[in-house]
Amino acid sequence: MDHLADASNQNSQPQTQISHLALDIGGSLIKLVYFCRYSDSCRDDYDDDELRSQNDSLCSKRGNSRPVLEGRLHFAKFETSKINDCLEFLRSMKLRIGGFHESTAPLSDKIFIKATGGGAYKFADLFKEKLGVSLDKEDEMECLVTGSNFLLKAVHQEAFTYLDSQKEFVQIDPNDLYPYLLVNIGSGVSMIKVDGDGKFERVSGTSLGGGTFWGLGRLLTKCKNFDELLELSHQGNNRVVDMLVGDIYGGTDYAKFGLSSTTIASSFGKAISDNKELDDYQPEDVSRSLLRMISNNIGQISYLNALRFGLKRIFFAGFFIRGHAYTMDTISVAVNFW
Ligand SMILES: Nc1ncnc2c1ncn2[C@@H]1O[C@H](COP(=O)(O)OP(=O)(O)O)[C@@H](O)[C@H]1O
Ligand SMILES: CC(C)(COP(=O)(O)O)[C@@H](O)C(=O)NCCC(=O)O
Repeated sequence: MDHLADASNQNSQPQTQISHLALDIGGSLIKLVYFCRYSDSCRDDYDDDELRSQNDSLCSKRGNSRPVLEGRLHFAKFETSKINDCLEFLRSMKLRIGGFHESTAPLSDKIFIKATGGGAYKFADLFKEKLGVSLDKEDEMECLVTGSNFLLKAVHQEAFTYLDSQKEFVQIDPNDLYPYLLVNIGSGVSMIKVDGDGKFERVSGTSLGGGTFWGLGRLLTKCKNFDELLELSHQGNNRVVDMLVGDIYGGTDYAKFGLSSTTIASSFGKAISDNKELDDYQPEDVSRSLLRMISNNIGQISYLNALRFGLKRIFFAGFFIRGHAYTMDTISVAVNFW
């Protein structure tokens, strides 16, 4: 889900027949996936020749007699606070679509959309009122675990490790996948021990997650959106804001306990010792410090939970990560540090 298009910025509307639409309405973002059957316009949509040929061969090489739907999955996202843009987008898709009709239901209840996340409950009435559709709710943890198991088993090069800017794909043996810890970093963070298909338990979590980075970052830096905040963090230096072990120990390590002088002793701790106001700090330094604080905390709690249950593998997921190198590096460092 790294490359979800921001549908609110898309001028072109889907022109082909849509089937199978599903939504995940989280605390921060609405994620939307729909299947678009091939037509000429849909095929022309490909800007990636390799992807086009992979999809084409997927459809044509199946030698069995099962009907094969020829088409393509589309992904889109909206900020949850802009739910009305999402409703407008869905309206523009003309929801008279194969795949949503329940022939036994009364006319007004005929159209269903699969939906998960807290918003499937919160906005159910709004969908009914504005679009005349009912949300067919699925539990978000169940969806998450089912999706994760599927991807890890079925998709080659789905999971990877990341440390010191080195990305290495992990070969998953489907017979040696369980148990594992799934850490989903969304608005908040859920930590789930997965023991098998449909066998899982939410063992921990933290409210310091993606929503915290975005929310607190917005308050502290006045950034308008998440991408701007993330971009700022690339340019910043957290040492201006964070109190390091060396700041406390006069530039030296606290070697006896394995703490180097550059280890963060206290996130944002330097801000207490200066006679500076918020405006005196550079937003990029604040953003970097915030990203490190949250990523470190998640990495640490994840590691401790893996230890608690004797789990040898932790998979990190959720839209907070988005393939962002510094976020992944910080999480890895935190896991390895502990
Ligand atoms: N373009 C973006 N807009 C908003 N948040 C983003 C964006 N990209 C990444 N994020 C991060 O992803 C988090 C949401 O992750 P997600 O897995 O979608 O959670 P939820 O289901 O709670 O909305 C946000 O809180 C934010 O930290
Ligand atoms: C409540 C949630 C499951 C909702 O999922 P989300 O929309 O954040 O993806 C999640 O935010 C969460 O697990 N929060 C952490 C709560 C805690 O354990 O402190």
